Amino acid sequence: MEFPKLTNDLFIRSCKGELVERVPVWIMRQAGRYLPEFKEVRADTDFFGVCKTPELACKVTLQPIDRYPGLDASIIFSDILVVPQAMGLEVQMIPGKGPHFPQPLKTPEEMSRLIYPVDVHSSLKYVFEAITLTRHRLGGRVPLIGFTGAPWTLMAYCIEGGGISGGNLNAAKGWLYNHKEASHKLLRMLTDVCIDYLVGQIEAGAQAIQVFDSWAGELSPHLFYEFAQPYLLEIAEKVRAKHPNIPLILFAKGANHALESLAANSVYDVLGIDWTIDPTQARLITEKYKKTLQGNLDPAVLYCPKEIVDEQVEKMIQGFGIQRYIANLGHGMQPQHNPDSANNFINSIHKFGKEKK
Ligand SMILES: Cc1c2[nH]c(c1CCC(=O)O)Cc1[nH]c(c(CCC(=O)O)c1C)Cc1[nH]c(c(CCC(=O)O)c1C)Cc1[nH]c(c(C)c1CCC(=O)O)C2
Repeated sequence: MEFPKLTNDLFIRSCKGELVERVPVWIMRQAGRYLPEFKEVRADTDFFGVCKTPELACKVTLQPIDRYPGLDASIIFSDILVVPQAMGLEVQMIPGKGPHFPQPLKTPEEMSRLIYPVDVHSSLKYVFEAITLTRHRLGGRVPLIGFTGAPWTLMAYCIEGGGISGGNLNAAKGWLYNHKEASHKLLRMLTDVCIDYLVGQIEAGAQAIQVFDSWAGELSPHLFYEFAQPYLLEIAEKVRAKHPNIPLILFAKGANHALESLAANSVYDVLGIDWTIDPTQARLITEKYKKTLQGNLDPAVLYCPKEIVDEQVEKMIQGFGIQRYIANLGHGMQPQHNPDSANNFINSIHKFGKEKK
């Protein structure tokens, strides 16, 4: 496919560990309800309606890029839960509450309800079309990131059926303890779909990939090493084998205990971290593996005045350094954030993220 030439490749270079003149920056959930222009689109169309209409998904992907010229990457507007949908589970997005599965998987026997294998080119075609369209409309301004949820995080939703934030994942973890074999079977299915889905996104035009393991931190190290890490490694290896040049990012939120193991054993180019680990310590742990790190400002800082944002960003960058570092929050923008706060963050990164002469 022919796309406009990329004019800002700072993010891609940093992913690959190449020398940069400035720290690249993007923000998880940079398109979302903190933006009035996003709410305007959502006023007419429900959440998955936006995801499933390439024209609208493209439009909201570009909103933060148009509003904040300082951003160095875009991320396709979608949701990790389109994968369980493609596997036949109904998922609703309830305003003010989040995702809801009317019929989650209650027992291993219910896995027979799942569609598998999945032909991603038919059931997730709308994502691929949104990516191709967005690549054109970006006009090469910044690269476009594609993404998937990680197998464990998707499994957690399929079983819990939503309401995870503030919950305890007892049902999903119950499978890991009581139904080991069925758990591996479900994770196997999800992994296979994730791999085809990511390869499809790259072939549609995604220039980098991020895997979100948002609930990795709920697992004990023992469970993480048995049920999460092997599948995370496999995804990266298989996607890499097909597309050796596409940077791969893993954000295993809360799994700081696994940072060294992920750095030592995985082919991800970039490891994302949340704010519960100190940048200096994360560097120390991963230094010899030559990984790029991404993160990790506490989103709560964005509720503070810009002087405080400057102070916290400066400290963060001192910890990470300029090279092999991609600035981001330690999680996503929140609906209550002021749009100016994203601007403050981006400006601070530009201000403190340059190599001192
Ligand atoms: C766990 C998870 C989900 N979805 C996603 C994750 C992993 C990242 C993370 O840990 O936050 C991934 C995701 N979801 C969304 C994006 C868009 C791209 C971007 O970062 O700009 C991405 C990358 C849009 C969204 N996904 C969702 C919204 C808000 C829904 C709306 O518009 O009504 C957006 C903009 C809904 C969603 N989707 C999900 C939840 C828990 C919620 C509700 C949370 C909330 O209400 O803020 C599942």
